[in-house]
Amino acid sequence: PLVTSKELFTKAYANKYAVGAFNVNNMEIIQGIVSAAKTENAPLILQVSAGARKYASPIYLRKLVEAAVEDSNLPIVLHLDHGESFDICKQCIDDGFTSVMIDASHHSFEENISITKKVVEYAHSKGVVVEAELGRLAGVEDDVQVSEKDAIYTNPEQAAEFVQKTGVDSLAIAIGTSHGAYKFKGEPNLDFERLQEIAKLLPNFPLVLHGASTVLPEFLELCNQYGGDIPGAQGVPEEMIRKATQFGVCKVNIDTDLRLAMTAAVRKELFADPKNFDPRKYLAPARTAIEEMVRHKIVNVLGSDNRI
Ligand SMILES: O=C(COP(=O)(O)O)N(O)CCCCOP(=O)(O)O
Ligand SMILES: [Ca+2]
Ligand code: NA
Ligand SMILES: [Zn+2]
Repeated sequence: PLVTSKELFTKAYANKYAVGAFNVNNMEIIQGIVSAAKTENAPLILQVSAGARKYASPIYLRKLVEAAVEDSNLPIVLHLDHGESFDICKQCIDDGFTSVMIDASHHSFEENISITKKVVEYAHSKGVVVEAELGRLAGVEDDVQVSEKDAIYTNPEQAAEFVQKTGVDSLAIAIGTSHGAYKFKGEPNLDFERLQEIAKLLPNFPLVLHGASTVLPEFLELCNQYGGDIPGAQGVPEEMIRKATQFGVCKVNIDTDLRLAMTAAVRKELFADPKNFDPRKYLAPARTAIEEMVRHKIVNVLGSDNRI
């Protein structure tokens, strides 16, 4: 069934695992993710960004997720990723989303509180949960000065005040991750002291990690082997994601690793059979690559297998 993340996070927190939040943009991506979760008996968050709404149109995404729920019988959360305004959050809530993110982290602390509070009031009146963000995801050099870190990473005391004042259900934090395939210039590192401080001030409160893709080498190499040009890409090592799930992180956002898996499979297939022009011949392997990658994440990184 379509569910909110409330119970999923309560269970995840208590058992120190995280629920995968995978971005969806088309049928094959959804099918790959859902078949992986079905095989591993894992709860699932399917999340839709503004870009996905533009690409596929809201109704197609909604109906595809409805099909996934009906076909798989899994507990699935339909979540708006990086909602940019109260209006888009309201629109999605009215369209049947069970969870929304309001990302007002680029506003002032006070402004972020007031916008988030407004979304929480409306969402809770409809039985929908809310994720907000405090701090800024940024492409981080490993030599970021402490002062700069404090300027963009989540401040633990502010996080506690933010949650108390907004009533938000989960909080996306900034501890060194960033979106995309180029997350670190030097050695990858996350501010685990900061994470532990936040978790200490917000006991039993679900934290969310954005920018959590690893940029798996196997897919990066395949992409570059078959015509791709993605040099120097680097993500978060999987053991760091596993470690984060031990300190209150209950939701892990993954999009880039899906993109790389799909692109690698399509590139390889197009190279392998120059005579083929049936899209099913390169989209089916792409779907399988996604399925296998998501199974790996569920079992080896998130620990959300057999948690239904
Ligand atoms: O935290 C993440 C994903 O992090 P990742 O890049 O490490 O996978 N996300 O929230 C996914 C963001 C996707 C937005 O992209 P479009 O607007 O182009 O759809
Ligand atoms: Ca933000
Ligand atoms: Na989100
Ligand atoms: Zn994000």
